[in-house]
Formats: sequence, C-alpha cells, structure tokens
Amino acid sequence: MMPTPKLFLHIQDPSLASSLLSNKSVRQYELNISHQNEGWLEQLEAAQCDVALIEVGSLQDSSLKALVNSPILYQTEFLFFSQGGPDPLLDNLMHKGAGFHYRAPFNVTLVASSLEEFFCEKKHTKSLVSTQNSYLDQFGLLVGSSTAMHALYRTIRKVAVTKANAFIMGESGTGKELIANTLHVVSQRAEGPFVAINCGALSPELIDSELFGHVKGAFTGAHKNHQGVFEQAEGGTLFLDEVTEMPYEHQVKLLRVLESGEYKPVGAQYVKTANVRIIAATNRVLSDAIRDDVFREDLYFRLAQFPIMVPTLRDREGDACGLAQHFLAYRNAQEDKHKQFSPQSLDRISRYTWPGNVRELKHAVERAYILADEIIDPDHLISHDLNDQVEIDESAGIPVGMRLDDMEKIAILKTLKNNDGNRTDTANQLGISIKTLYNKLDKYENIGFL
Ligand SMILES: Nc1ncnc2c1ncn2[C@@H]1O[C@H](COP(=O)(O)OP(=O)(O)OP(=O)(O)O)[C@@H](O)[C@H]1O
Repeated sequence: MMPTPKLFLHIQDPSLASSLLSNKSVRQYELNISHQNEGWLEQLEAAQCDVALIEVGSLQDSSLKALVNSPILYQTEFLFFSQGGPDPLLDNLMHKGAGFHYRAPFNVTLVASSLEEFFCEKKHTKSLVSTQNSYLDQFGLLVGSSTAMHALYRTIRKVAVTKANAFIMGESGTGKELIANTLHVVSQRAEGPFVAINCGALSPELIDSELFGHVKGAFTGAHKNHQGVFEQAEGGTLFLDEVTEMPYEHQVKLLRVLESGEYKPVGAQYVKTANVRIIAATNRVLSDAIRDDVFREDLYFRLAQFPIMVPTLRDREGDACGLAQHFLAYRNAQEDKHKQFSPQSLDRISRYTWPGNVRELKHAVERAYILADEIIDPDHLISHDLNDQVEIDESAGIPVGMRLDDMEKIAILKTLKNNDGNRTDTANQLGISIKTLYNKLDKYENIGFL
C-alpha cells in the first residue's frame, strides 16, 4: 500500500486558502501548511511533499529565488498562483519545467482536477516520474487557457514521460517549436540540450554534415571536426522543424538513423550511437505531402510514434485576447510603460481569424505597441487584407524618430506575413540572404520580440 500523497500549501490570500482547503481534492492529501513567518522553501524541503501550492506574492520572495537551484524543483509538482504581473523569476522557473502557473482570477475547479490527477498518479506509481503538471494558464513555455490548449497540455504531458518520438502538426505560427521545447523541459531529458534545426533551410550540399557532423579533411573546406545536430543533442532532444522540406533523398538517411540508432559523421571510419528524442514538425498537410512524394511515408511512421495536432488560434476560444494582453504586459514591463488596448481593439482581436496564428498576433501587438502612444486602437493592429493595410500604412507613414532597427523589424515581419511565413520568398523580396533572415528572426526571438 502506497502512503497517502502529501501536499504543501503556502497561500496567504485567505479566500483562496479557504476555497482550496474546503475542496475535497485538496483534503484527500496529507496536508502540510506553511508557517507564514519562515521561508517556505526550507519547510517544503523538510516536509518532502509530492505537490506544492505556492502563492507568489512579492518579487522579493527569497524562497522563490532559492527554488531555481534547489533539487526540490525536480522532485515536487508545483502549482504557482499569482496576480498575473510579469515576473522574471517565475518565468525562469516555468522554463525549467517547474509546472503550472495559475493567474488570477483562479479557477479552483481546474486546480482541483490537476490535483486529482496527481493524487492518482502518486498513489499508483512508485517513483516520482516527472516535474510537469496538468493543464492550465501556462504550461512549460506555452500560454493559453482554452479547452483546446488544455487538451494539448495533457497530450504533451503524456508524451513527455515516454521515450517516443513525436510529430507536431499544425499551421504556421501555432507554436510548434514552443511545444517541442515545452515537451523537452517537462521530460526527463530536461537537463540535456534542446537543439532545433530548420530542415527547410539546410543546403543540400551540407545537409549530411549538419545532421551527422564531419571529420577534418572529409571534403574541401573541412578544416576541423564538426559536430552534427545528432551529436549536439546527445542526451537531450532534437527538434526537426519543417521536416517535410528535407530533400527526399536525404530523408532515407534520417530513417536509417531512426531505425538503427547509429550514424556516421561524413568522412569518418566509425559509427556513433545516438541518444536523442526526435521531435519533428510540419505545417504541411501530411497526407498531401506523402501522396505527392514530397515526404516518405516510412519516415512519417518512424517519427509519428506520437502525433500531436496543434489547434489553430481561431480554435482556442478566448485565447487571442488573452495572449494579446499577455504579450502587451511583457512589452510594458520591458519598457516600463502602461500602454493599453482600447475596447474596440480587443473586439477586433477577438473577431479576427488570425490566419498566421500566434506569430501574427504577436507581431500585430508588437507593431501596435511601437505605433501607439498610450492607447492601442484597431488601426494600430494589422488589418484584414492587403489593400486595407496599404491604405493604413500610407496615412500613418513612419513616425518621426522611429528607430531604424524597429523599422527593419516591421519590414521583415510584414513581408513574412504577406508571404504566409515563407522565408525564401521573404528573403528574396527584402534583398537579403535566407541566412541573414534566419539570423535576424533568431535575434528577435532571443530578445523576446517574436
Ligand atoms: N501558446 C503560446 N504562448 C506564448 N507564445 C506563443 C504560443 N504559441 C506561439 N507563441 C509564439 O508565437 C511565435 C511562433 O511560434 P513558433 O515559432 O513556435 O510557431 P511554429 O508553429 O513553429 O511556426 P512555423 O511553422 O512557422 O515554424 C513565437 O514567437 C512563439 O513564442
């Protein structure tokens, strides 16, 4: 008989505490309630609980700071509760796969269903399997509270504890890379590397070397040994984005590695054994790609041990407005500003269909943020069709004093949008190389612009 799972509660808000304490999903645990006058992390470390419900009150919370480096982070399921203000410390914890972050107003029913799930797991499994939790406002790196996102979180959670490869399918901009990254951070490989490669951007001559590496002297210009992505991702996760864009004849090489677990760097006399989880993604309709001989069916079956379908933004009821507010809050926090959406803007956001999904929404918020002084009006947001857009651009012009790099970002992101995310056409139209385009997009991603 397994012992009763233990729950640690550090909640100051009396009404939240009482609604949690009166809930039967909470009461079925052996309860440990924090003493408010001491650091909760020490108490939690001493109590060795399975689940911890932590209200994040102030940014100065020293226990929260210490948690980042505590082994407890990987032993306990965390459910954080906050008022929703951007908090870098909490973000850092979420990036490490700490669990769930619930933002006010709290839905105790959803909290209860997560707790039910943990309870059953702890009761019936011998070891603590993972660091991730169930579905809610934020899961890993993903934000969204719609039913569709809850279902996605549950799927990710299920795949994460297995060794299976996963295949993520969804329209451009739905967050496939973020999903892959989340799957990594909540898996037992979280301590290992997460390496992402865009198969559509690999030049056919260098593809073998990019994937499997090469040894010095393997070909002209191979001045030293080079690690391929399989080696870079050793012990972790390899994300093959736009896998259907890999040249057909190279797909068979990938298939061989997946079948045998072995690969040979270009020019090497030896083979290496790969220890990586592969997550592949595409925004193509797979049945078409297979029918048209763009993508090998046998490779699909190898990769898709766990297919993950990503909902479009229009299928995530309420999330478009929520995400817009989320992106704006982060931008405001970065710049120490208090820009707001007008009610008309929020209405426009909720009615628009977002064909470019979350990426388009994020760019629209970013663009509006730059153009608006205090209040973001519908005209600041990207308009429905091209004609409409050109008209707005001409009348709005370029604000005096706009930073050149901001202008560059807008030009790049708008061209990308007009090309439905096609990077080759975008680079051609902008007169830059595809590599430069990738570098710039990576830079925006790193500074939180994308
Ligand atoms: N649920 C989400 N929460 C927060 N940000 C998100 C979410 N989904 C997507 N994003 C953001 O939207 C942008 C696009 O996401 P991502 O690159 O993962 O999409 P994708 O589906 O891989 O796109 P593509 O198919 O074009 O490669 C990124 O900036 C990402 O951070």
